[in-house]
Amino acid sequence: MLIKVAVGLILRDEQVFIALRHASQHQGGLWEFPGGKCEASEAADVALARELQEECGIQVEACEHFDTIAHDYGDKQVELIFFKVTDFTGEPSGSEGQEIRWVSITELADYDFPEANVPIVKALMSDC
Ligand SMILES: Nc1nc2c([nH]c(=O)n2[C@@H]2O[C@H](COP(=O)(O)OP(=O)(O)OP(=O)(O)O)[C@@H](O)[C@H]2O)c(=O)[nH]1
Ligand SMILES: [Mg+2]
Repeated sequence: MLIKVAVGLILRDEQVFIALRHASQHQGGLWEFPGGKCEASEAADVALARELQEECGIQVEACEHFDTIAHDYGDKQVELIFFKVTDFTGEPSGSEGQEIRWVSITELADYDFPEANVPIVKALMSDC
């Protein structure tokens, strides 16, 4: 079964907000862009707003679709719907105790992300 996931590229001043996935999670120990699974029949942008409120405590005011990537991890098949979050209120935090960091887009290559994120990281880096 393909799991639909909404993911936010939270951008501010040439930096992007990343979080460390808990060791117990799928792809644990790797960095991620915050987000999570879409509920049944939930639109991806609605799921994005809900997940970023839950995980980072922010309210998405504006976002735009960036790219959609399907990836087969073997144990899980995911469709990641990436959005650029271009406006938000609140200060992003790790509401679920996750380690968080604002990193320069140029420094993203120094962080280990799940395999499905590789083209996204490349695209972001070539954008700037
Ligand atoms: N949030 C997020 N998930 C990602 C990224 N890249 C990636 O492959 N995934 C995969 O997307 C899937 C779902 O994401 P998630 O674990 O955040 O879902 P969730 O917040 O609903 O978590 P939960 O199952 O603990 O309730 C996971 O299998 C995860 O490995 C990413 O950059 N951000
Ligand atoms: Mg999540």
